[in-house]
Amino acid sequence: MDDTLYTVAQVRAIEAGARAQLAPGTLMRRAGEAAARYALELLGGRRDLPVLLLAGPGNNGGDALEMAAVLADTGIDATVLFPPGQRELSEEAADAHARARAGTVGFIDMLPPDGEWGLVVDGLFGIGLARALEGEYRDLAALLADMRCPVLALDVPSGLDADTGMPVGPDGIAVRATHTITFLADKPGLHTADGRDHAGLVRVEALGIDPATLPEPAARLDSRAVFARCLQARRHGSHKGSYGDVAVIGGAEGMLGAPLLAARAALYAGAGRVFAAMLGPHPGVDSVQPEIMFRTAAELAFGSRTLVLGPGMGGSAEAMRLLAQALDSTNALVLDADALNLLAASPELMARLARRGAGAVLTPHPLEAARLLGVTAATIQADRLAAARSLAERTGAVVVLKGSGTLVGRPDGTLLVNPTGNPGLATGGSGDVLAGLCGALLAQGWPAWEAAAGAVWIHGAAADWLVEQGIGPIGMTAGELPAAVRAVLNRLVREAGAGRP
Ligand SMILES: NC(=O)C1=CN([C@@H]2O[C@H](COP(=O)(O)OP(=O)(O)OC[C@H]3O[C@@H](n4cnc5c(N)ncnc54)[C@H](OP(=O)(O)O)[C@@H]3O)[C@@H](O)[C@H]2O)[C@H](O)CC1
Ligand SMILES: [K+]
Repeated sequence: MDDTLYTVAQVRAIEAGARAQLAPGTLMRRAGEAAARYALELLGGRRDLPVLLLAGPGNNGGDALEMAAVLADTGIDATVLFPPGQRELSEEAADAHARARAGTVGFIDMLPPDGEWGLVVDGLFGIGLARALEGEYRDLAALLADMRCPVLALDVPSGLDADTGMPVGPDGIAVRATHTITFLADKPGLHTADGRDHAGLVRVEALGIDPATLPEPAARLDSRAVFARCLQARRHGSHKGSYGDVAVIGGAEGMLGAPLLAARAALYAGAGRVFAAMLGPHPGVDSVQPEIMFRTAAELAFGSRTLVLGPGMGGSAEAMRLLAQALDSTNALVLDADALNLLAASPELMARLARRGAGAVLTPHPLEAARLLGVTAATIQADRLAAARSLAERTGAVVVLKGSGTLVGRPDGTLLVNPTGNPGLATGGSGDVLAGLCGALLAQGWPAWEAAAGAVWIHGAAADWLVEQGIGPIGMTAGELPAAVRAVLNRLVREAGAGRP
């Protein structure tokens, strides 16, 4: 499965290289034919359903015109809405326009109010979008949101920034498509920030370009391939020590829930022993999960344990001391929540983190990332890939930038975009579960990169598994995730058939 993601600039270069090898208009014809094939799939092979295609002023519009001509040739009632006053079309788009006009394609210049369509195609703008949608284009984009039929976006949902996954602003809007067929290569903006909500199901159509000729991608989609080598079946000849210890450090006064969720997640994700090292008063036992061993944070010996710092840790002097002690250790670390806020407040601790070298994974949400980088959360969200890269480089750690289309970045600039998960994860405590899960994988010997990529992928897949069981996304609770994580992790190991005992 091709997991590569390319920026708009890279796609432009790929396109230029391809066009130089091909007769004019070849790529557009291939795009129109591929999109028409996909449309027929979405129509369930039916040819009696009318298709509406919105064509914009550029080559994205050209793709739509090409597609309309191909659909009409198969007997489909294709109607193109071609807003009047379009600027001069490119040569290839003009050719596509002529082909559409020569066939049975209908042309309208405004949307009939009560049109019933089998499919609507968004061919307004692609990677040439230069500013926020305005006027009639904005109105059309808004209208598509109310369509009861599938909406197929060509290349990029119009209005969306293909690099960042945010609507091109200020105050921009973007088409909400149910499906997107993206050309030449996949793009990060279709999978992160608001991208998933606008692109729907993404299909990549390479237009005949040889993947071997493509440059190094800007990012890749996270997948089990990234961490497959770590999926090891358990040997009979093993004991709890074989699977490492996790110590969750947190739980200041009145904040016990977060460390408990993290500790339970570590247990269900296979850590051999799990300790909950609390800063505040604690019950001494988790009656739901008596396997978790409670300690006061002060008495915890780090040993060689994987340390998960932050869940409910608060910002006390003791919390700061424990963080400093952990940074000075060579233990594998997961820093989450309050540990990240303490880090953001101390350049000295940031410097110790950058120096330490041993495996560390940071799991900020956008606001925590903003504090660490000294910017606003809006700045982070405006270009999540840049933020994840910058934070990984600055801290020398593996960084998980949470949110829709969670990113995993490492100091050398390598980036992953996670495709699993759903809005059920937008619930209190799901971040604590992710931190504990990541700690468990580190404790079982997964290197920081694979542990972060695996934790993020499994965390999302666990939420998807719960939805498949009819749980959520509305009302999904963080407490339901650990058992789902366990189910997904064991399925992955079985399917990998790795390292049979
Ligand atoms: N060329 C190929 O080999 C292939 C192209 N493909 C398709 O082409 C688009 C990219 O085409 P391009 O023309 O570069 O860009 P767009 O079609 O996205 O639109 C650009 C035109 O729209 C104008 N524009 C930009 N933003 C706005 C806006 N907010 N409101 C109004 N008009 C806007 C822009 O002109 P300006 O000078 O006004 O900026 C352009 O006229 C690509 O996405 C593919 O769909 C296929 O990949 C096949 C190969
Ligand atoms: K489009």
